Amino acid sequence: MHPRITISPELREWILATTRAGHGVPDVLRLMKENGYDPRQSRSIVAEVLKLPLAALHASTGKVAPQGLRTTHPQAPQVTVDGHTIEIPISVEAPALRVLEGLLTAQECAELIRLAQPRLQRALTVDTDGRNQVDDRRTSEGMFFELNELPLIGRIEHRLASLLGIPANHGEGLQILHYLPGQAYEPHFDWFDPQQPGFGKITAVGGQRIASVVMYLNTPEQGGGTAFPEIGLTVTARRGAAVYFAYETGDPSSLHAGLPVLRGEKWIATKWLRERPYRQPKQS
Ligand SMILES: O=C(O)CCC(=O)C(=O)O
Ligand SMILES: [Fe+2]
Repeated sequence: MHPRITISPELREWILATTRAGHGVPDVLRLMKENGYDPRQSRSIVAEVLKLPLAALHASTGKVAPQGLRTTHPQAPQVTVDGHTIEIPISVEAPALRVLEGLLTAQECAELIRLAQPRLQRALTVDTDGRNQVDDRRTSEGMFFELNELPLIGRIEHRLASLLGIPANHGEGLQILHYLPGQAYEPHFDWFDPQQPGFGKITAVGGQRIASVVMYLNTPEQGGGTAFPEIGLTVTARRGAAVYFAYETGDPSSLHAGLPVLRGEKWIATKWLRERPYRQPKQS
């Protein structure tokens, strides 16, 4: 499948002209970075324009494949774990992605929201100016549970571990996010870019992220799906369902976004998985 990336005619022409003039891919990527492009997106763009396999670009940029465990992608039509049956109505191969229906019960969703709510509100008071900036929003309306913090959290983590064939201690603490109308999560990758200066520090414990599970704790009245723009897929946010996707060596097709909530609100729980056991650093 060809990724659908929007590339302006000017950028396309510049990439072609630059390579025609004898510059290699690393030069093009460096120049794009200097001009403010996200290196991960630049690789997708250059691969698309030059009709190169992305793997070739990863090799040419010296990207090192993360070492460690990989998740097992659950297989359709359904998987039963811990006596709990999860339906898989949609599977995608690139990126490796599954829609998981009935991952959480309605009761578990309600309980997660109830437990998270007081901790979120404390954070929300900081954000009194009502600005809808993505970065602000992400910290002001989010909270983390510690790994296995409560029996409910431990049970969900065990279910995910069994479903994906990876020990629960490879997971970061469950993150809860709350979106209000108009709020969204801009397109991003969950994996860490090895070319970022902070990469070594972020991955010192647990290594690279290899997969994510975004669990919907309610059904927004309108909007709020999770979009995968490179493959033209939007997963509907529905209570108890989830989207699992894996990106292993940094798959650019895993680009995704939380679409704006148009009516109602949206609650999600996100689990990020690491290639090695992860211990959440104490938050000061
Ligand atoms: O809100 C969504 O649908 C996506 C959330 C997400 O991408 C994340 O938590 O990493
Ligand atoms: Fe994400």
